[in-house]
Amino acid sequence: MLISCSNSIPRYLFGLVSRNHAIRSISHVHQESKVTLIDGDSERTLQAAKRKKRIEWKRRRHSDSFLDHLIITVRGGRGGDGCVAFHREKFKPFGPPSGGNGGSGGSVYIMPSTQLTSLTGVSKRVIGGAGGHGQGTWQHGRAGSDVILKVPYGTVIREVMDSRRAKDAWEAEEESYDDQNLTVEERRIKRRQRRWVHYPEYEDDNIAREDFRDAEAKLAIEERQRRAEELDRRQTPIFIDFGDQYDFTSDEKRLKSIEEANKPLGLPRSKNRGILVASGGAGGHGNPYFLTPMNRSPKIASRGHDGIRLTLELELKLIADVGLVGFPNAGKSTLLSALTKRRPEVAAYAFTTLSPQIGTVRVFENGEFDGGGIIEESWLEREQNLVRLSEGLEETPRQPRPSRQTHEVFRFTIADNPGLIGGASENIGLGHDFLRSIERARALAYVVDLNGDSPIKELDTLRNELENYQVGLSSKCKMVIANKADLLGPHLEDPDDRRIEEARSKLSLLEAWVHENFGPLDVVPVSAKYNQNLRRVVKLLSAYVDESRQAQSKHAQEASPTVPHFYL
Ligand SMILES: Nc1nc2c(ncn2[C@@H]2O[C@H](COP(=O)(O)OP(=O)(O)OP(=O)(O)O)[C@@H](O)[C@H]2O)c(=O)[nH]1
Ligand SMILES: [Mg+2]
Repeated sequence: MLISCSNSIPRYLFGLVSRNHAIRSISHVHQESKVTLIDGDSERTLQAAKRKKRIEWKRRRHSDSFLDHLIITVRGGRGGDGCVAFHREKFKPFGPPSGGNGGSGGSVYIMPSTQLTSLTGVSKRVIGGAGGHGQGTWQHGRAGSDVILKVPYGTVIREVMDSRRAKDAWEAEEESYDDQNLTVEERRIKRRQRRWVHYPEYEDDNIAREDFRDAEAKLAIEERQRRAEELDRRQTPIFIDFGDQYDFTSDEKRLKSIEEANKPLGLPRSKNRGILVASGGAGGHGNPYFLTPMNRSPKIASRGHDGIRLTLELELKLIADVGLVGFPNAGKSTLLSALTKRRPEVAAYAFTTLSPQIGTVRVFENGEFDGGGIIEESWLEREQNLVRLSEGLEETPRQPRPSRQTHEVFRFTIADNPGLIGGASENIGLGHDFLRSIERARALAYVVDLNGDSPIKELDTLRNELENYQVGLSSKCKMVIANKADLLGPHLEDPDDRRIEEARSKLSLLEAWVHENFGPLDVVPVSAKYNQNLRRVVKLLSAYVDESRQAQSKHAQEASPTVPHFYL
C-alpha cells in the first residue's frame, strides 16, 4: 500500500503548536541534547557510555514491575531414604526385613500462562518437593510434590551450559570434600554416610561384611549409569520457545487421548503439567532389597538420590502485533497513549521509556479507536491534576471518545519500546536489551520526529540497527510515522503561510527518500500529541496485522491436517 501524503495533508495538521508554547520550548531543549549524540565520534561514545551506565542503574531501580531476562536454577526434589526395619509379631522373634523404599522426589515442569506478562514473579531457585522416607512394615515413602513453574507466553527457555551453569550433585559433592581438604579415607567415609542407612549400632559390623561391599559396588554402577545418562542428556541442552506458534492446547488434547477417555471411572486423569525440565531423584531401597541367600537379615538401606540440577536462562520476547521503533523523544510513548488506554511516561528527555510497554488498540466499526485526548507530558498532567484536586475538582478527564454506539470490529496490540540510537548494536544506549521484544512483532513501524534535524538520517540509522541486530528484521517495517507534524506549520511567533509549503516539501523529500531506499512504505504525517491523522495510522496498521494473522492461520492449517478428536 502506498500513499502520497505531502500534497493531500490537511493544512490544519501543521501549526497546532501555537496552542502550547511551553511544551515546544521544552522539546527544543531536547533537540540540542540530541545533537551532541550525533556530533564527534569519540564524544558520542563517551556520552553514550556514561548515559548507558546511568540508564542501566535507573532501569534496575525502577523496573521491578517488568523483567524480561532471568537466570534461574532448577532442581528436581531429592528422593526419600530407604528404611531398615524388621517385622515384629507375636511368636515370631525373627521376622523378615520390612523397611519400605523412599518416595521419589518431585519434578519441575514449565508451563506458559496467559495470566503473566513479566518474569518478575518467577523464582530464581525452584526445587521439587522431597520424597518421603520409607518406614517399617513395608511402608514406602510418599512421592515429593511436583512444581509447575509458570512463565508468560513469549518466553524462550535455554539451558545454560557455560561458566554460569550450577554444579551437578556429583560435582558439588566433590567440591565440598576438596574445600574441607579431606584425605582419601575420610572421603570414603563421607561418601558412605551420604549413601547408606544402617541399623542402629550395626554400622561397623555392616561395613566389615563382604555382601555390603557387593551392594556398594552395585550401587556405584547404578550411580555411574545415572551420571552417564545425565551427561548424555546435556549433549542436547533444553530449548523451549513459548512463542505465538506454540499451541499449548494441543498438549492438552494429546493428554486427553483415546486411552484417557476410556479410562475406568475413579482412576486419576493425567493433568497437564507442562514440559518436564528436571526430574526428581529416585527414592532409596529399603532393607528387603538387600536380602541375599548369604544375608537373611540385611541391616542396611540406601539413601535417596538427588534430582537433576539445571541452570536455565529465561528470556521474555513480548508478543505484540505492532512494534514501534524510533529514536528517543520521537514520540513513541505519546503515540501509544493516543492509540490505547495505556499511559506510559511521556517526557521531553531521552530514554524516558526503559522497558517495553504494550497497549491494545480497539478499532470500532466507524474507524474510531479507544484512546486519544491531548497527551501532555506526564509531569505536567500530574501537576494539573494536583491543582484540580486541591480545588476540589476531579482529575483532568481524558477527551472522551466521540461515539460509543458502534461496536468493536478489530483489536491488536502495540508495543512502545525504549529509544534506539546509532551504535545500539555495539550496546550503546540501552543496547539491544529491548529489541528482543520487537523481534516477534507481526509488523514494525518507524516513528520519526518530522520536525527534527534529519528524519532521513534517523531512518537510515534505525534500519541499520535493526539489520545489525537480526538480518532481515527491517523488512518487517511497514510504515513510517512522521510525528510532530504540528510543529511545522505557521504559529503565533511566525504566522507566515509559506511555512506550510516548507512543511510539505520536507515531507515530500522524506517520502521520496523512503520510496527510493526502503521501497513502497507508507509515510504518514501525524501529530500524536494532538491526535491528528491517527485514524489513518490505525487503519493501515489494522490492515497489516489482519493480513499477517490470516497468512499465519492459513500456514497453520496447511501444516496440521485436521484429525477429528471425538472428545472435543
Ligand atoms: N508538539 C508535539 N510534541 C510531541 C508530539 N509527540 C510527542 N511530543 C513530545 O515529544 C516529547 C517526547 O515524547 P515521548 O512520547 O516521551 O517520546 P519517546 O519516543 O517515547 O521517547 P523515549 O521514551 O525517550 O524513547 C514529549 O515532550 C512529548 O510531549 C507531537 O505530536 N507534537
Ligand atoms: Mg517513551
